[in-house]
Amino acid sequence: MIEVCGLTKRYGEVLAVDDLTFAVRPGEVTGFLGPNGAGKSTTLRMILGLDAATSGTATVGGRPYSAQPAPLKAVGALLDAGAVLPSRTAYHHLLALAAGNGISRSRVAEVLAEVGLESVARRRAGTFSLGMRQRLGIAAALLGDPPALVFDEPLNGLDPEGIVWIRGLMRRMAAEGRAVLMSSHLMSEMELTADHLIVIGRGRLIADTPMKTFIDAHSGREVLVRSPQTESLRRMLAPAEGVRADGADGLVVTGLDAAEIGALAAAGGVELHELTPRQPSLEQAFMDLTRDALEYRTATTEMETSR
Ligand SMILES: Nc1ncnc2c1ncn2[C@@H]1O[C@H](COP(=O)(O)OP(=O)(O)OP(=O)(O)O)[C@@H](O)[C@H]1O
Repeated sequence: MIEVCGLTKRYGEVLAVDDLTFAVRPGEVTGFLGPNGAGKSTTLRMILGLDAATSGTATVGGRPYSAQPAPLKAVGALLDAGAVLPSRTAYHHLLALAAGNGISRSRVAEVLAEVGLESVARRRAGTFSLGMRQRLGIAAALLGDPPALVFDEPLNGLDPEGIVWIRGLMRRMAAEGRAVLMSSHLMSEMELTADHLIVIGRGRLIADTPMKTFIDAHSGREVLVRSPQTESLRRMLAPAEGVRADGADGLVVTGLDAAEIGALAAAGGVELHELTPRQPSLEQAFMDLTRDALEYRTATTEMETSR
């Protein structure tokens, strides 16, 4: 179990992490979400003893990272896939880590096979693609067979096959009873991978809930309706909470379900070509919840979120 209690980090004027408390339970993948600059990496760095907290605590299995006798056996982490000596081979990189943590040589071969790098194990890491370095970082995280895993943006640089592989790996690690904490900006992938979500904004906790509860609570139900008579249809949809255009012949409706829209259209004699309830997505729920917490907003996201 990873536990964060009252964790705070100040960099001069910037309060990067602000009194954060949450737990990452074993047997689940917990997604760690927040807009750019929300404090995710800083939190993960404090859990891994790479940054000192201004106040509060972060522990894994009840101990702070600095008090772990064999850190790689307590928690595996992928923070920065570039953090490998370019002149070292993948095999020697892992062997050096294993030696420092009392981990056997045979385990190095096992994790190389696990991440699919066996055939390039004797190549220098400096020649690796970003995706291969990402896999090497994951091999290092798994080396100590730890009960807790922390991944910061593990999908960076991975091709579609690699992304599906990570999803399977995370799910399997959780099914084996490990506590898995993972940050990613890829919402569609997070939705498929995580059971539970911790969402932060401007360093503060804004949600700590199961995935399904989060999506249900924070995204409005929408129905897409297409008709060659959108203007007449729009008039009939006066009882809806919201109606916005979607292309030339479409309207996206909130506050009415598909049956209600169908009945209104039928009563008004309007022809429909499509009537589709839209599945609420994590992406939409996340955008709705964090709109106020965005530290940096581009003109584009401003336009998109206000549509
Ligand atoms: N070493 C540092 N010195 C000063 N400020 C820092 C330092 N590291 C992070 N910060 C600031 O702390 C805040 C949180 O940054 P952090 O990298 O933790 O966010 P994040 O949620 O990981 O963002 P992203 O999604 O962009 O990676 C930001 O305002 C950042 O500028």
